[in-house]
Amino acid sequence: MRALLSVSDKSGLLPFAQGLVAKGVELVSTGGTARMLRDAGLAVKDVSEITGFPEMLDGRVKTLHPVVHGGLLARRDLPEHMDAIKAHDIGTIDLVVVNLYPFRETAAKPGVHAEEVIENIDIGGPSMLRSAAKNFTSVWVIVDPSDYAKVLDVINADSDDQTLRTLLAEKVYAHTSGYDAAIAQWFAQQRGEPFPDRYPLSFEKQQSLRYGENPQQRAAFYVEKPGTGLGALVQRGGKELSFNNLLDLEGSLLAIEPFGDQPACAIIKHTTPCGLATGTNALDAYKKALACDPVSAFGSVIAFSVPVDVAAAEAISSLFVECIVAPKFADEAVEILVRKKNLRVLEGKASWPAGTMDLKRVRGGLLVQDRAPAPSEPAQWQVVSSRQPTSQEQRDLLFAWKSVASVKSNAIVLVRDGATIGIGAGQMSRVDASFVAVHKATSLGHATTGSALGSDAFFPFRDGIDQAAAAGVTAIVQPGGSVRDAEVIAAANEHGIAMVFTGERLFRH
Ligand SMILES: NC(=O)c1ncn([C@@H]2O[C@H](COP(=O)(O)O)[C@@H](O)[C@H]2O)c1NC=O
Repeated sequence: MRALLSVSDKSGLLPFAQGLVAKGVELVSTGGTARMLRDAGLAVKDVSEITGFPEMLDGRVKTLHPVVHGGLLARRDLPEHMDAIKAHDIGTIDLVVVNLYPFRETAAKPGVHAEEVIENIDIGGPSMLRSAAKNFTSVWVIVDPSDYAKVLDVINADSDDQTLRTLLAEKVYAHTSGYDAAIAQWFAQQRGEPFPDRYPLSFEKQQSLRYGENPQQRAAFYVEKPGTGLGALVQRGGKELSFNNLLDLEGSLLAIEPFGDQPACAIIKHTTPCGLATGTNALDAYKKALACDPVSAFGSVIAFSVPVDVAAAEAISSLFVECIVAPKFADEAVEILVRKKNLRVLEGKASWPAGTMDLKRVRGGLLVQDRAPAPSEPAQWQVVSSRQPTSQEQRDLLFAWKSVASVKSNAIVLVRDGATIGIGAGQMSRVDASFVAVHKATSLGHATTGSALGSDAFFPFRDGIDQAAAAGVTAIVQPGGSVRDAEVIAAANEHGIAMVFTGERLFRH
């Protein structure tokens, strides 16, 4: 048996190669890999010895040779194939271990030159992988170091495992297609094209999930790059994450994102906040967020923008919560939280990798758009009412604008002192969203007089303003842009409401 080893990620290779040698397997290898094996005392043939060609062009050509590909691709069951390779003095290669130049990692290096990225496009590696995987019934092909042990076990047992061989071949084509997708993405980025003719995508499975949105739906969680985004969160307690937990975690992080390092807490149900607040610390923000709608907070997902201490953990532990996510937890806070067996505790900063687009599946297709930018700041706004907002109103308007961004459309939030007091989410009309926000606030005992209102899109009619005025709202932030803006502004002026236009819409579907 002859094995060809050519790897960039050399982890775990040595014990595997030692195992092969112990079983009498002949090793052939390329430059750096051969050096590493020789340094460890193993007998290795250079690829150039079998091809009769030196490695050349700075390693661009090492294994691209009929002796290699003939040895991999010849069908052992076809006498004509075996005769052909024999006639050309080509020996079979029965096992290939290849992992590729680190293209993604190189392309992600800050300030990297295009030349370096291009040199990390592996050519010979994918070619060998594809040849070996095509002939998988006769050739072992390993692209993932975590498969070394499984293959060595089969070889050591002098047996075969066609199921494993098939799986390894599948892994190869999934790997090389993902590798090529990353290269295509890089080229598109280089020419500043966010929407190339073919949209290259490749995701890796992070975990199987028990079920999807409903128990009758199968599901799994895939990540774009391992260890980034939600995949970067470390679970410090609680049972396995569910599909809906992951969706709600995304909603919760979206909700606190606009507040940066300011202590903020978002309580999420069905991906929309049922309470969102800033405060002096984690506990204060939590109390204010919970007060918005303590009924809906049952079974929620909670996100914090700041570390969770013992005081906050103790307060949360009296509520039934599905997940809690924060950049950090005090160890004693974790101890308190994990006493609740069902509460998943997730630690870390789960940011979106730079340049990621927003993708939404529709039947037979994919909608691709920029991710929503951070909501605008008052410097970009325009006061359109005769009355200017007071400084307190201005603070609440900013909070309202930042918080309405994460509420499902049509969305209206009522706000007071840096906290939501009423949220109207996912309504089919804006006037209904206003009605729900006021109804939620008053039915849960919040005084709406003197509150500020945020609307994710313009008011098409004055009815929403009249309704807000009746509830005692004194300041409104909304995009503006309706054909009836004049009527809407007149309504605000009639009621003495301060109104600002942001000039941008914050739909969330
Ligand atoms: N050019 C070739 O013929 C070629 N054959 C194998 N490689 C790659 O060279 C790397 C290993 O190189 P080394 O053994 O020199 O450290 C592997 O990632 C392998 O995929 C090649 N490099 C790039 O295409």
